[in-house]
Amino acid sequence: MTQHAASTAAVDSAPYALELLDLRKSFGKTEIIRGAQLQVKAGERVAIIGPNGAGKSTLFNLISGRFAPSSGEIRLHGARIDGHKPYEINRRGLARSFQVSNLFTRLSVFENIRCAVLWSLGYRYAFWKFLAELNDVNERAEQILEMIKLDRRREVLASNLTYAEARALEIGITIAGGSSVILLDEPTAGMSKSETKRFIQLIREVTQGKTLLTVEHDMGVVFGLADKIAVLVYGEVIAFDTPDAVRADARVQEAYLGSVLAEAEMAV
Ligand SMILES: Nc1ncnc2c1ncn2[C@@H]1O[C@H](COP(=O)(O)OP(=O)(O)OP(=O)(O)O)[C@@H](O)[C@H]1O
Repeated sequence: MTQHAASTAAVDSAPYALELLDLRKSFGKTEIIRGAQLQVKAGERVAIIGPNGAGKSTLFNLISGRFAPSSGEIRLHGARIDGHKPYEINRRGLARSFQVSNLFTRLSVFENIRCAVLWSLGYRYAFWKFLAELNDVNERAEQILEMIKLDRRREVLASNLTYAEARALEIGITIAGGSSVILLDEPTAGMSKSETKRFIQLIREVTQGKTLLTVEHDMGVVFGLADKIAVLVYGEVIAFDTPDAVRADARVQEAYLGSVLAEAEMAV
């Protein structure tokens, strides 16, 4: 079997969209990710929660290729991606949310989405003069605008969007390439309660049928969005289960969730 055929077979038969197998990452002598294990099925929405400094961002940076692991494996649809470059991982179907600060602020909403679609097709910086002719690209961009509910704001410069609209645009850019696995880092951070509620619904809609991983501190978002919760404590996944099961897990209560839920209840 050729290498290509072997990797295609792995992809076709892969039971999981994303797997972390004994994943480790050290900075200097300090091990931050300490044998993390996680197996996410295609189409699952997973929230990664855990105390400050548990390694959630580091885990995202490993999965998206910003950091190379010290050891262990990361598999996307069965094929190893650990240590690959971010753009290679993106080409294989995993997209991580851009931060709002990475929007092209001097371009319109529509142009931002169009750039993301073009980039996903392999175009980089040129081709401006051909843009009007690229009907497929424009159609795809229009579809995404509708999905993120910014079609009426299509001509507005990204710099003039409200905060929540800018975050919706960020999600649109993330899904523009049609990736099947989406990573979102605190997608509702900084939003009001009502904006958050609407945004959870938007995320549910645009990630329908996709595999979603979010890092999240807001328990309302976690319980509103996630099919499963992964609890990361000191670089280890100590629980991975449905929200109800995680809430009832004594170890999770002790290590993390008890104090967070108590705080959330006090804040109400
Ligand atoms: N590039 C780096 N070099 C050295 N140490 C790092 C680096 N990145 C993260 N760390 C350390 O790794 C630990 C985990 O950080 P990380 O940001 O992944 O945690 P987190 O769970 O995302 O925390 P928070 O919820 O506060 O955002 C922290 O002690 C942090 O200082």
